[in-house]
Amino acid sequence: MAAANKPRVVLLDIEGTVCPISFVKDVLFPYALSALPTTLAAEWDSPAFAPYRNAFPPEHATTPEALTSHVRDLMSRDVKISYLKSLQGYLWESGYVSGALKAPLFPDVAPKIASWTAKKEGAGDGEGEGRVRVMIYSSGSVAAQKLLFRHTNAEPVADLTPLITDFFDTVNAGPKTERASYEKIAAKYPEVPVGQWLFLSDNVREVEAAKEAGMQSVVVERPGNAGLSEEDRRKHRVIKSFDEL
Ligand SMILES: CSCCC(=O)C(=O)COP(=O)(O)O
Ligand SMILES: [Mg+2]
Repeated sequence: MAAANKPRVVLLDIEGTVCPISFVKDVLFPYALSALPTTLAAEWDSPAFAPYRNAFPPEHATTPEALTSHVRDLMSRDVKISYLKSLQGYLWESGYVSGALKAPLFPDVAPKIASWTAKKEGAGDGEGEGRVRVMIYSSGSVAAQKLLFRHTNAEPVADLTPLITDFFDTVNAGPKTERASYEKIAAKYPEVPVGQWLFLSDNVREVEAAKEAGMQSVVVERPGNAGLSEEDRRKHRVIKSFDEL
């Protein structure tokens, strides 16, 4: 890759890119559903829970039963709506803190984040020289993203958050399939030309939106992801591991 196009920021999707979709569907979602009844019983009227409850449409937040039924419906359809994502992050916190939840990153992920963010040999002493900044953009809430990267299976250090410069979600950036969201993210760092951002995702529509905004973007094909068409493979670079970058 020509030096002018060398990425200075790598923007990472989470589900299907850094960890398996099955961790989200088969571990995180059931944990949230199992934690919901006790949380609602204990915290329905508490000030700490109010922002999560009040973010739901009023007709679904009349009683704990109504909210539970709406949450179950949204999660069964994997609806990525911000008020559900915020609540999920709140419900997952106890699981991560107790050790019941630990994010199973694909084996190439933590070493590559470490190497991207390390100062490169021969680089000058200027701040950030030779380093590639790593940022996250996921439909999961920023709070949920931070929990996930703080509690990973990486060794010897499980907390990767000190290596991550910024976190974006559908609240602070917008929907992941819209070009404007990537433009908004890039605009927060005007010192980095948009062409020097590299977005990695399992979702072809997200990759296309990032490319429309001027970012470089690559499809990540992990075990358990949705299949890619021949056209997807023709239009986009597809990698199976960050080691290919
Ligand atoms: C970081 S929270 C867990 C993942 C999640 O809820 C989600 O919706 C992930 O979607 P992504 O945009 O990372 O594919
Ligand atoms: Mg994804």
